[in-house]
Amino acid sequence: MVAPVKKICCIGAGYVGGPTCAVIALKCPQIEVTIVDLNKARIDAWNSPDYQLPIYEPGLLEVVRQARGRNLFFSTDVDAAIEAADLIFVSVNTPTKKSGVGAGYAADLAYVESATRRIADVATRSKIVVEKSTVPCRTAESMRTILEANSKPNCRFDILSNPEFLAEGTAIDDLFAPDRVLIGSLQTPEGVAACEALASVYANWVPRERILTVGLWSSELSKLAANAMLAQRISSINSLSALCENTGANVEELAHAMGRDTRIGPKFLRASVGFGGSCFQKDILNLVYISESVHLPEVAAYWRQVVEMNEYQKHRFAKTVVDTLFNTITNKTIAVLGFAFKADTGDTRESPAIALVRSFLLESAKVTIYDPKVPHEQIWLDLSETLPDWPIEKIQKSVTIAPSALEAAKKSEAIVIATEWKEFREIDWKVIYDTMKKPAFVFDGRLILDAPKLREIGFRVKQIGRPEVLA
Ligand SMILES: NC(=O)C1=CN([C@@H]2O[C@H](COP(=O)(O)OP(=O)(O)OC[C@H]3O[C@@H](n4cnc5c(N)ncnc54)[C@H](O)[C@@H]3O)[C@@H](O)[C@H]2O)C=CC1
Ligand SMILES: O=C(O)[C@H]1O[C@H](OP(=O)(O)OP(=O)(O)OC[C@H]2O[C@@H](n3ccc(=O)[nH]c3=O)[C@H](O)[C@@H]2O)[C@H](O)[C@@H](O)[C@@H]1O
Repeated sequence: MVAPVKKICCIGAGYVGGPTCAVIALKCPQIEVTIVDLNKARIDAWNSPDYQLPIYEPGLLEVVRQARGRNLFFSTDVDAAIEAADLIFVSVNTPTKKSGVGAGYAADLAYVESATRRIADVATRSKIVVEKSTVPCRTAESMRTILEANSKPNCRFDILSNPEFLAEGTAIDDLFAPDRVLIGSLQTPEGVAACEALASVYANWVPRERILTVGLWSSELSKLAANAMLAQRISSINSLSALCENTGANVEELAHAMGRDTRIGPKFLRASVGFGGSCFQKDILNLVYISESVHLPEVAAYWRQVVEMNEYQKHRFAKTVVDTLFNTITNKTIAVLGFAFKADTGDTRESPAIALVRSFLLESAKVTIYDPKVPHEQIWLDLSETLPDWPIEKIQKSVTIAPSALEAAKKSEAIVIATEWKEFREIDWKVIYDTMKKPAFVFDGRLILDAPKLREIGFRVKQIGRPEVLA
């Protein structure tokens, strides 16, 4: 019999730790869940009386409203939460290394290591430690070595891998009804027992047949592999979108025709201006690094190409804008609609919009930006980071953040759809047209607009993967 988990601590109150453990608290009222973070501002936001949560995610507010203060707590007291817990999720960031060995490719495990060392220093009794962060294969071994070398007598740690597969924007739905929950453990009696303890937590709402238990290393590598496969589909369809634009084929018809083959399936075949988000690129580069580390250069090159195709797609789209606007956008105003990396999130990490705005600014254009969820400070921060040689005053001379799509579009030469926000489909495009300079161009990087209707209004429209000549 495995002792039931009564207290959970989650280290890291970010996009994964927050929603994941809030849902565990909601679904398991008998378990006390404390989510901790070193970032006080973030914890204060999670605790804010008016529920101004630090991340926007549909449905999250309702979950937090129901569970916070009942059996869900947010705190900066990391040590107290570690000490009290039976099971600890490590859900800290694992960004790509910026310097040193593996810079630009390898995952920076400094945060995972410091959280692990904290657990070893603080814990006075045995605990289950769960890797929730996405980590390179065999990270659990390093964690075990650190924990065993620093633990107190009579303290044993069982390490599990439990990667997270939620996507931003649908996180709550994904967590309520996951395709699968993956748990990796050592195949020892203790490892299997720890695995069962965690599986029992999920079994409060996830059907048992969806809880997959595998070896530790398979679990760690499966997460990187899943993201690589998903991103590879996008780069594949995006490579085909370039072919479509040059052959008269239509990428949506192509995706539809391919997707009807049940072996291929219809999902993740939406051509776009490129994939963004904090993980796809980072995790593929990590896979490339691992492949090179084990002397598999062909495997590394194969996966690197997925990222290169993504860069190509962003560059290709920006170039189309310049080419179409009579080969110069100097002093022209481009309205960029959407700045988040996808709809229904305020997250801008690796957003293709950043690369587009950067290209336009380097071409001396004026840019107006509208996004319904991204905070203005975040946009300034992202632009400063992508143009490190430009003082913020210079950026702010060329960029305006608008309060609505209509305001952004006023007196502009062109509109660029960078994020597939639903509201962009529902805009009164006739009103927008009337406020713009003529000829008025629309570049749809997300295939969300009704191009024939826009052409009827008078717009000249270009869409990713569609061959239409300009009206
Ligand atoms: N964002 C996403 O949709 C997904 C992310 N992942 C993975 O989950 C992990 C976390 O990602 P996010 O939640 O997006 O990152 P995030 O950056 O939003 O959150 C991580 C949090 O950990 C905190 N932290 C770092 N070191 C700490 C320490 N020693 N003690 C206490 N707090 C500490 C940071 O202050 C930060 O608030 C990454 O490995 C990522 O690859 C996996 C699936 C989905
Ligand atoms: O490890 C992670 O962080 C997560 O990464 C992705 O989730 P996320 O990045 O939040 O969002 P996605 O829906 O996968 O979209 C990623 C990017 O690809 C783009 N995309 C997606 C699908 C598509 O068909 N075409 C396309 O261009 C999106 O616009 C977005 O920029 C995966 O879908 C999750 O399973 C995974 O847990």
